[in-house]
Amino acid sequence: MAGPADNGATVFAAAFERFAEGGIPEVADVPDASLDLVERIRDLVEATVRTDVGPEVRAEAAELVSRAAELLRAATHDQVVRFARTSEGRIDQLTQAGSGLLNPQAPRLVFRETPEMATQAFDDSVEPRSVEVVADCRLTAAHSGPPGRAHGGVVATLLDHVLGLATSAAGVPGFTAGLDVRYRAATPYDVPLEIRARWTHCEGRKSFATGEILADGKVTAEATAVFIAPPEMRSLWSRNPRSAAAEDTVRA
Ligand SMILES: CCCCCCCC(=O)SCCNC(=O)CCNC(=O)[C@H](O)C(C)(C)COP(=O)(O)OP(=O)(O)OC[C@H]1O[C@@H](n2cnc3c(N)ncnc32)[C@H](O)[C@@H]1OP(=O)(O)O
Repeated sequence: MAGPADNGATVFAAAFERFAEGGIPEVADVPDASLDLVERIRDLVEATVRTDVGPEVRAEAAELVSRAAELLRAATHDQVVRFARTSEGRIDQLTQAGSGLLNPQAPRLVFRETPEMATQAFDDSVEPRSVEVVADCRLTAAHSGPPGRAHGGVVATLLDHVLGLATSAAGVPGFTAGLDVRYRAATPYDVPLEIRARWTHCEGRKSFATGEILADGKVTAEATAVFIAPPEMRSLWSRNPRSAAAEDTVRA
């Protein structure tokens, strides 16, 4: 299993190998039952936050939830990393906390147009391309901070994720090294939010992006971020997804 020390490089290397061999399943093949489970757990979390039932009903619900956890633990993965291919050929990590389809803790973040994974990643002879990435999200009471507004950390998560995807779409992805969020107004929950981001430029290994969250057409938060890929990730990324086999898989 990959430890923190290897920067996830082992996991990515294995994923890229499987990607090139066409061995990564499609997002569309994720069973409905898996998606349904995630939605129900999200509903459960929201119901838990909103509930006003007494201790006896809570105790009964706790029993049921324990039983559900027991059922799910009957078979587990060694690594909580599940890669899948989107219809646009991008690799998605389904259990990540930013938008992971199989992670009920992730906000319901839906990309309007999921950008392709840039196959020219880290090819110094190819200019990164700035793509506007747009996502929709509706936070719930489970994401609240002060009364009536979303928690600042959740707002930062949305921005981190969408800005990160914008650098991937540009072909210069990395890990978040810095995220500067300006909270301009309350970000509400239970209403549609729009999150927009775009890669702006690179300085050496550093890849910069900006983005904002809008509610009812007004900016509630904006961010700038710097993403950095460690050298071993850069060489992995540029070697594997650009291989002819991987490009064929992307276009299939
Ligand atoms: C597709 C889905 C999108 C997902 C988006 C979500 C992304 C995430 O959540 S990533 C997870 C959270 N982030 C992390 O775990 C990152 C933890 N940090 C690290 O792994 C490392 O510090 C890492 C990889 C960022 C940089 O390490 P390393 O490669 O050793 O960089 P290092 O040699 O220290 O610095 C490289 C350059 O960047 C600069 N730099 C480093 N940190 C920063 C920073 N925070 N801000 C600005 N510049 C920085 C350095 O000054 C140096 O600049 P120069 O080359 O001009 O001297």
